Amino acid sequence: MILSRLSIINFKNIAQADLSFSPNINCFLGNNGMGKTNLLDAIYYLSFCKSYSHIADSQIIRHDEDFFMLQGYYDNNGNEEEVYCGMKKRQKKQFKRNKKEYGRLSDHIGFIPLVMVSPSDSDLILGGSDERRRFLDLVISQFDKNYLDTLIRYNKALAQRNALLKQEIKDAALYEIWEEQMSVTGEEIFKQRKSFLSTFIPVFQEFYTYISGGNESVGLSYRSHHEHGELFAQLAEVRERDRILGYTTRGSHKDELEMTLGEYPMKRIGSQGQNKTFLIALKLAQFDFLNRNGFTSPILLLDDIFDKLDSQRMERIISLVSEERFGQIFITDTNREYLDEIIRKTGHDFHLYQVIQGNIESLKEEK
Ligand SMILES: Nc1ncnc2c1ncn2[C@@H]1O[C@H](COP(=O)(O)OP(=O)(O)OP(=O)(O)O)[C@@H](O)[C@H]1O
Repeated sequence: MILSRLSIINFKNIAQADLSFSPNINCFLGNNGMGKTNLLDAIYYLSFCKSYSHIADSQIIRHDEDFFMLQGYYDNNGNEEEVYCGMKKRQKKQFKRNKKEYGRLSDHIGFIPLVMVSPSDSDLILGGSDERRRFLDLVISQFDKNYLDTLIRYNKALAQRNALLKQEIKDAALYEIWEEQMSVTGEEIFKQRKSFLSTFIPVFQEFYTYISGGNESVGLSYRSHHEHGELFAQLAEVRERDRILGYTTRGSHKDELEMTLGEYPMKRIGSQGQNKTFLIALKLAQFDFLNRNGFTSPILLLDDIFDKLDSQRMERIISLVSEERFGQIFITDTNREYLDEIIRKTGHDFHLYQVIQGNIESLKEEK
């Protein structure tokens, strides 16, 4: 999938922009706080119907304005696709594909596959287990629509069970209705996460080894209560304790993805550069997975990824992502000379833009 053109009005600090892009590498350069990440976020928004920064839609509208609008034109193997999103203050947003409004936004997710690597992703390694589950869910739901539905059903049943626990209800039959649903949907989620990780982990390790120059060994392992038998029986067993705690302590919502460097937890011993390499390898493996399972190559957004990386790792990443299989790429950076130099070495076409106070100006295309 190639984003050929993008129009933006009042999206964060970008008042207005009409841009056309290279099908290969697009670089956005500018000082801190100029709007480079905001531009990538606009591209992200058209894929996921929400901002990467997890902020409310109302905060996206440019200060002192009443609406925002995004319009992207994509080349989908020769067919043009138009994706539109508009929202007025205090009104519901409109999301359309080829001028037809979506009934459910979840129907759009996966249509424009996209992978973003951003500094805020460090939470994936350093944050709580919910961050890692969110990552798994995002990747799997991009290629499997049923997964998202199963997850929604699981979360509804979990919310119902938690409501019973909070009200200190004792009637076992009432719990069993939701526990049965959690068990069935949870088992499905477990199988999907496990199957996804069995193909994902070796690819992730291969990318890490390549970027780090082969000197470090990293691991990922999946832990779930589902490994210990049927969730239905486990939930009955812990019901009394959960009632005292007021929440559900067993199930897919407690799954963990353990990350290691050598024999130790990554989050405790990884240096900033190693954490960044780990993150980039995870995201490139995500890209590879979507590429193998989807119909069209995902768009890759690399936001400020070179900070804290030595020049060897930086060059290996650029040479990796400029391979044919990585399709269209959007990169932001603050240092023009350095990035320019490395990209030029790859011999691929690239397009440069300068971002100043929310204004995006195209510099000349280069080869
Ligand atoms: N709704 C909004 N209206 C106007 N400006 C906004 C809005 N939301 C964010 N901004 C502004 O956007 C700017 C941040 O832009 P962005 O994060 O894209 O910077 P950047 O170029 O990626 O910088 P860095 O190199 O530091 O990462 C800030 O100045 C912030 O005040």
